[in-house]
Amino acid sequence: MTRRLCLETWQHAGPVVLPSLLLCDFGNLEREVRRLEEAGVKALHLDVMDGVFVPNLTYGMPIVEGLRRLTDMPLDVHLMIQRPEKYLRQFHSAGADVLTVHIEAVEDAQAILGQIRDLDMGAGIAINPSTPMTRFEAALPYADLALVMSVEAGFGGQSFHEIALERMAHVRRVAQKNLLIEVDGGINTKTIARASSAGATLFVVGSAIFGQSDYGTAVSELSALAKGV
Ligand SMILES: O=C(CO)[C@H](O)[C@H](O)COP(=O)(O)O
Repeated sequence: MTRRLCLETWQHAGPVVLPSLLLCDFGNLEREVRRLEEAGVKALHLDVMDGVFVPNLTYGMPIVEGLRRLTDMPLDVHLMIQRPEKYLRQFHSAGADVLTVHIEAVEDAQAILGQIRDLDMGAGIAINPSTPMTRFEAALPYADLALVMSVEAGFGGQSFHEIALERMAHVRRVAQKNLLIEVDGGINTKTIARASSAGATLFVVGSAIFGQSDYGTAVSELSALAKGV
């Protein structure tokens, strides 16, 4: 999907629930993708961790590439790695539609976001709850998506940090109108409505989907709460 098409779809789609595959069954990846499609999911969130930027290690391009062959859904790739600028082209070739880098991991955010856009991917910038907002805010004009982390990046199953709510509301006030706001960490039936009211339209969800036996019910409930239904 082209960058423009992917971003325009999300800008007009209303709330989008993106399952974080961090907590899926990697022994049955194709089955997991089919279950998510049947559950009405429209995009996937992929957590790439290097064991250096975060104290956890997951997967890289081969899994992104494998997922690209399994589905046409947009792949929203969240790089929790040092020196992400070294790998942008490879993630593009693997099939990423949106690539998000952490403000804590980059020196020149404007340049990297520009390189991601030049590769025809949506460009995202992420921030951890403990990081001051100054550099993140300065990078927003060059981004398509602001990923406000509501847990410190690294592990699924953590509790939602309330600071994300005021941060998203602030981003909504100061940033360009078409900037997408995504929230990630501790999103579940208790937190998603407040995250939506604060300005998020993209909701990354791990345990509140993969911890449930019926993905369809989990996704419908979360989507309804995000819509304020
Ligand atoms: O990026 C992440 C952690 O770094 C995960 O996407 C996130 O934590 C999702 O899991 P959960 O919904 O269980 O919090």
